[in-house]
Amino acid sequence: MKITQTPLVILNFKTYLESTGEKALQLARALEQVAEETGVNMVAAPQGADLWRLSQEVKIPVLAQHIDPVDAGGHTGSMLIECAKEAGASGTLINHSEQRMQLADIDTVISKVTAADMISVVCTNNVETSAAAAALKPDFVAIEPPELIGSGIPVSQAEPEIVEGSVAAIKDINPNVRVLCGAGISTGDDMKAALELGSEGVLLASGIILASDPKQALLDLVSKI
Ligand SMILES: O=C[C@H](O)COP(=O)(O)O
Repeated sequence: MKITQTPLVILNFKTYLESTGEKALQLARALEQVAEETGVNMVAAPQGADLWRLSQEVKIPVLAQHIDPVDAGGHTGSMLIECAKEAGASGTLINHSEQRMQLADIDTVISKVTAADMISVVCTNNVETSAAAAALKPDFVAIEPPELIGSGIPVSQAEPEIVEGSVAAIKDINPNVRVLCGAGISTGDDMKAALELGSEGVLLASGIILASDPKQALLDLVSKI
């Protein structure tokens, strides 16, 4: 399932208990309902063990959180791209700040994802790494200053220059790469600001996953688009 429509919301389930197992399925269903009700493209990125179940149960795209730069064979504990694809993943996050990779490995995984006709979302931490990622031709770059992740302080309002600077640097290198931003995003105002800075969507987690009513939080998130 290719992601063509923006604005886009990618919810990274991380390893919160609130987004694990049965609760991962409930969260994915909330994403699906909000996508149907609002027309905004919603994507789930659950843990590897939840990929198969979610991809079978919901119609929205499902991404892996990480794929290892390995070929089939003896790599115990790794996530193989072929396995993620067979489990129903449409693509993967790459180089999330909680799962950093070396540049050559990012390049390897993007090549594998592209060859598998899947979606690559490379996470970066500043304007310079955003530019470097764009040169590797992923589908998306998601700019996320690590110090704001999980803080409740939205990057789109606290550090707008990093988002704007990344958009400019990425488009300068490869106008086909689409830009997302994340870290601390949770409200409609945060998402509106993100889009006004030139990004085409958001990558977020705690503001939705830890909300008392995640579906209502998602509806609020997209209410000002
Ligand atoms: O992948 C998501 C980002 O790390 C943002 O996380 P957060 O929304 O909890 O700040």
